[in-house]
Amino acid sequence: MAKMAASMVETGEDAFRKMFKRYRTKHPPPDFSDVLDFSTGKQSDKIIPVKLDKAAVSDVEVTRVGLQPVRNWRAFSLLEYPGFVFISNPFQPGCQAFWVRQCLKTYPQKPNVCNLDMHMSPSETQNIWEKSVPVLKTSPAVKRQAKTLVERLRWVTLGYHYNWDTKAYSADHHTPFPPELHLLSRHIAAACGFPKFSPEAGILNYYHSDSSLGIHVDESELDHSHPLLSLSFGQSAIFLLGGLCRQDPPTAMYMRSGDVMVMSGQSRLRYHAVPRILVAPRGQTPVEVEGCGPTTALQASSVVEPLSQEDWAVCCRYIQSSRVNVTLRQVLGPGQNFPDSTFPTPKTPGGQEGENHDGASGRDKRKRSSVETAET
Ligand SMILES: O=C(O)CCC(=O)C(=O)O
Ligand SMILES: [Fe+2]
Repeated sequence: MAKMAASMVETGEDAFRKMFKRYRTKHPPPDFSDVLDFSTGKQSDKIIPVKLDKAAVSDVEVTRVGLQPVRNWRAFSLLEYPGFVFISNPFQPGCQAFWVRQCLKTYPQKPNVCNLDMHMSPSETQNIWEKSVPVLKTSPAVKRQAKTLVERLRWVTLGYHYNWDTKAYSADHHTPFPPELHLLSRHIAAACGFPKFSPEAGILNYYHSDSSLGIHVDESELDHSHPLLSLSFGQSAIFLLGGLCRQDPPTAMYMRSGDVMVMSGQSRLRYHAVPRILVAPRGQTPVEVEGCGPTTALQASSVVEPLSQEDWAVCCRYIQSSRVNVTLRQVLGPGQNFPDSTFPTPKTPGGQEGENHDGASGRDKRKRSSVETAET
């Protein structure tokens, strides 16, 4: 009886919040049978195929960034969600490892900004990777008290650095955007019909087994005509995609390693959340199974490089229980500048409102971290 009630689509003010709590509940585990799974091709009358622009990016170009030729991508949308595109892992076998390493080793480095910078000195947050590796290389059987800096990462910002306090980007807090990530996202966007997309800001969210991301809309970018791209690596998650109103009931879907999501057009400002990370039994991570080398030979001009044994071992260890999500955002419209005051003006009523898994403070109201973790 209780199960039946839980699987019914609810409407009304609390529909999203209830669904969030439902998927977050550990005991008893929720019924996952309503969660859409784009990877299996399991039929659902909600899922519709999407036609990509196969000529927008050549095979050579996509291969350089570790993607399969666009004609091989499996892209979908959802009925009544125009502008939403889900691409089921378009990466070449063996190439996700490179992007995982970038997220763990390269992007947390200065001049990028991370959550640790909020309460640690610049010298303490230098060489996060190098300081963590000796500990992460030790046997998992060795019990240790303190988490390494890599394990304490919650977010990293790139390009125009998102300010979690003002909820704004500003002209004076900008560092160069990683060129290889720029290229990867430009190719994905072009295949989805956005040849002019040029990411100017990136937010990396690091999730552990108990982490969640509250209900929110990404509306701090000044121009919403550009798509928002999302790339996921490591453990799977339940992603909830709602409507343009906070109370619209969401659709639940699995987001697995390598999956790419595009929120554009009428879906650019939809509410969304990540209530749960699904940690696979040890040894089952697809990225681990694939290994760290592309199955086809790398071109001389490839931006994807094979990983050293040590980097691969540490990345594997990390993603055995964690997930990294990268969102890519174009902040400004053509010829647009930041307004003099960087303080945002509320746009949609309640538009910035969110909630963490306790239903308490909003995601964008959190000062130090976008991802809420129940762990200590
Ligand atoms: O982790 C995810 O899948 C979503 C991330 C997100 O919504 C965000 O960073 O704004
Ligand atoms: Fe978001």
